[in-house]
Amino acid sequence: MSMHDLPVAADQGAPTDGRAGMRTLHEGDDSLLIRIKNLLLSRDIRQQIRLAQAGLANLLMLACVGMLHWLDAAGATNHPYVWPWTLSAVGGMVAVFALIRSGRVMHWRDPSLTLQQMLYAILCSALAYCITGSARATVIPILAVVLMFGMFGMTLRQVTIVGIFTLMCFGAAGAYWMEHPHPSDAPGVEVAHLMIITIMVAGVVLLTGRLHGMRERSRRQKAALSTALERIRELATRDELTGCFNRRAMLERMAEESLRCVRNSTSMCLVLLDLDHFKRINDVHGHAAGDLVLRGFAEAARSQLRATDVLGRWGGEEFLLMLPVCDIDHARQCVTRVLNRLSSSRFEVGEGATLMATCSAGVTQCDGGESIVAAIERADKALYRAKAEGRNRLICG
Ligand SMILES: Nc1nc2c(ncn2[C@@H]2O[C@H](COP(=O)(O)OP(=O)(O)OP(=O)(O)O)[C@@H](O)[C@H]2O)c(=O)[nH]1
Repeated sequence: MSMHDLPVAADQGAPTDGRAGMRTLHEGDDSLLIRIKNLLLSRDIRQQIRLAQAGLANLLMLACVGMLHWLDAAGATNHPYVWPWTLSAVGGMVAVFALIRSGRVMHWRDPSLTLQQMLYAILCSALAYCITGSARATVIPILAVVLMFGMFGMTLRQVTIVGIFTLMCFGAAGAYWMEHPHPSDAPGVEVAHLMIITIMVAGVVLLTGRLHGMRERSRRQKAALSTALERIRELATRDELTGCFNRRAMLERMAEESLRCVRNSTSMCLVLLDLDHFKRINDVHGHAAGDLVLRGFAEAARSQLRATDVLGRWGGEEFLLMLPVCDIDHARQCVTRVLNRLSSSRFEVGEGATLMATCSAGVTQCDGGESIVAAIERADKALYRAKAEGRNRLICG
């Protein structure tokens, strides 16, 4: 039995043979390919992206090497320099690849070494320009591709550095050709080459600036969109006046908690709270004072609750409180605290006047698997009794 035929324990989502929860690997070629890929590009997804980018640059360099050797075979180059150039160009790019793969530059600001790769490729292009004689114009489109490489990954500052470096390298190469013109050069051809290169560099720097502007705009739009989404989510789940959950959000949370109760064999308590004689507050002090009391009630209640307790505005001046993992005795203690806190609060309703408010509560325990609707009905009946028995009290039902 080969190593690939060894049975291994089935992991998450892995296909099993259905007999004993085991599967047999027959991954011969695939696993070899994957191992080679992992060896070259590592298992880290970000490293893979960096190395794929460096690999692409290496392929571009190989294409340049092929072109240079083609020209060399055609007798269009300064022959003695072709192989030293080939070895240093390919060697340099492979060394950069190996450095990234080794992980030694992982802590650098740019572990992809994009700037370094670009500067090296530009230097190699300028040297290739020096040794390709009358065919040197073929290097210019290659330089354009090299410059475009950096437009997406580099900052505007880095692209400017690359642009200046390009002008310096090709300026020196151009000066060399002006000093030692090739016999077949048309008059003024070197100046034309330098003008094209300068226009290219300026174009790349300008386009990078625009790209960065667009990226910045889209980043701002994304941030604005997520703020708007957050606001929409807030509006969809919260009552604007009190900041409590709205009825729909409460129903969702109770359904979730009910499932948790079934799974964990626990129970929760539901409490209906209704402000006493609230209509009178509105009638005597005005609607704004009523709103103030509603907000004050929500604050008072929240101050007495645990972070896991959920308070929702059930409608009008009625609130629903869900106390997860709680029995009726603890619920009674909690609601008593809320009632006491509210009755001891004073609400400033303008012109130095203050008013106080009380509320009544119906408390019930809801065990796992029990209907939420039935539990709320029980709490409602208990609340009705609390009102009937004189208000500012709680009744358990
Ligand atoms: N200010 C204000 N009032 C509201 C709001 N929603 C409902 N109300 C008022 O709340 C009052 C509720 O009155 P009732 O249902 O008669 O109850 P109550 O006066 O509290 O009497 P009991 O519940 O029996 O103690 C009504 O006058 C509603 O207009 C609101 O958002 N703001």
